[in-house]
Amino acid sequence: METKKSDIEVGKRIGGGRFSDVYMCRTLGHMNPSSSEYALKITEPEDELPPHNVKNELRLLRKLADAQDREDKENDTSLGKNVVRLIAFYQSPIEIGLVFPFYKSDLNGVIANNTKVRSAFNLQDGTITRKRENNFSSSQIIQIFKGLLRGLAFIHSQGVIHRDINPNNIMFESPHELEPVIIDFGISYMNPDNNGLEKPDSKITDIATGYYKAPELLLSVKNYSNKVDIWSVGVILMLISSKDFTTPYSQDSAHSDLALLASIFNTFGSPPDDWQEVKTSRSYSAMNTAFFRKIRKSSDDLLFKLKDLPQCVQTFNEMMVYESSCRLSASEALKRIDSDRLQNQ
Ligand SMILES: Nc1ncnc2c1ncn2[C@@H]1O[C@H](COP(=O)(O)OP(=O)(O)OP(=O)(O)O)[C@@H](O)[C@H]1O
Repeated sequence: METKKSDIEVGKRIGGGRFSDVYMCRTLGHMNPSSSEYALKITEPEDELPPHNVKNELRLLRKLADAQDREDKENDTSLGKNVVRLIAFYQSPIEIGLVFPFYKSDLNGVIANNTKVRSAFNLQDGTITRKRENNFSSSQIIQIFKGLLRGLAFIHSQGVIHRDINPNNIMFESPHELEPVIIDFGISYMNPDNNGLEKPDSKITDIATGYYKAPELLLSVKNYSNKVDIWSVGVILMLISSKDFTTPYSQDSAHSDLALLASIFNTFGSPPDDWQEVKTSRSYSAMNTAFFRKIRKSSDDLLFKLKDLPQCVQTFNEMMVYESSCRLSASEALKRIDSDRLQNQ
């Protein structure tokens, strides 16, 4: 799997984050000839700040790729297909390059492709307003939801917490193909201590992106678990099941932890008095009384497009609970949905 940079023909830049650049690429030499388009993610370890760590990302991707190879050999009903597979990598004194299959769209692109825009004429002031409408069918939403749960079940079975599940890190072969693939393990955590970088009870809490952060992270719970990923998938489910591809959260919540916590309480109701994992959180005891008691919004509103699928709504309800040890795991959630034979609806 290790290769040389000279084996790779680098094309145009297609993306990147704070510490990396992603390019289209073609591979020369011995690499898999079945597909001609790949994505190459280049990171300079010297530039990175924790929790970003490309050396750790590489270690972790190699472990996942080994497990994906084993699944292939065993002809297992593959969970690994919903997780990006490392095809090759190179290391030089200044950079690490990771080669992946190329995906044409992320979840934002798929959402754009399934958005209907309606124009409404306002008789009173003569203006025209344009309204976005979610055009997904319930079975399409469930296909994406199940794919994400399968991907998480695979990642978690390997002792890995992704830590940044959000629409930018969910890719698809094309905007029309609804089998999701989870990418970007740049800030992921591998049990038991993230290769010596973070002890299990003092993990970095500045992880995940905006709306997709789990509530315990906002209260600085450092011994959190893979259930932070379950919460993120629940927020994604709210987004893709909404009337108009919005979440019930305030806009400020994307940038402010305090606003996000307020939005979470407004949406899922006030947390229970016996929320064990935040018992010792100083910020929680200081703020608890500062919030009015809130009632959990109806799941019919939160999952507008799935409201006629009670098993799915119930699964969501059991994923979105404050006490993270009580949240459903990915494999439990999958079993619940499969048992409802939703795929036939
Ligand atoms: N395999 C791929 N196929 C197509 N595009 C990709 C692929 N991998 C990454 N990208 C694009 O590059 C972007 C950045 O990739 P990635 O998230 O892995 O890097 P990052 O540095 O961790 O980014 P961030 O800091 O935003 O999390 C992705 O959001 C996506 O748009």
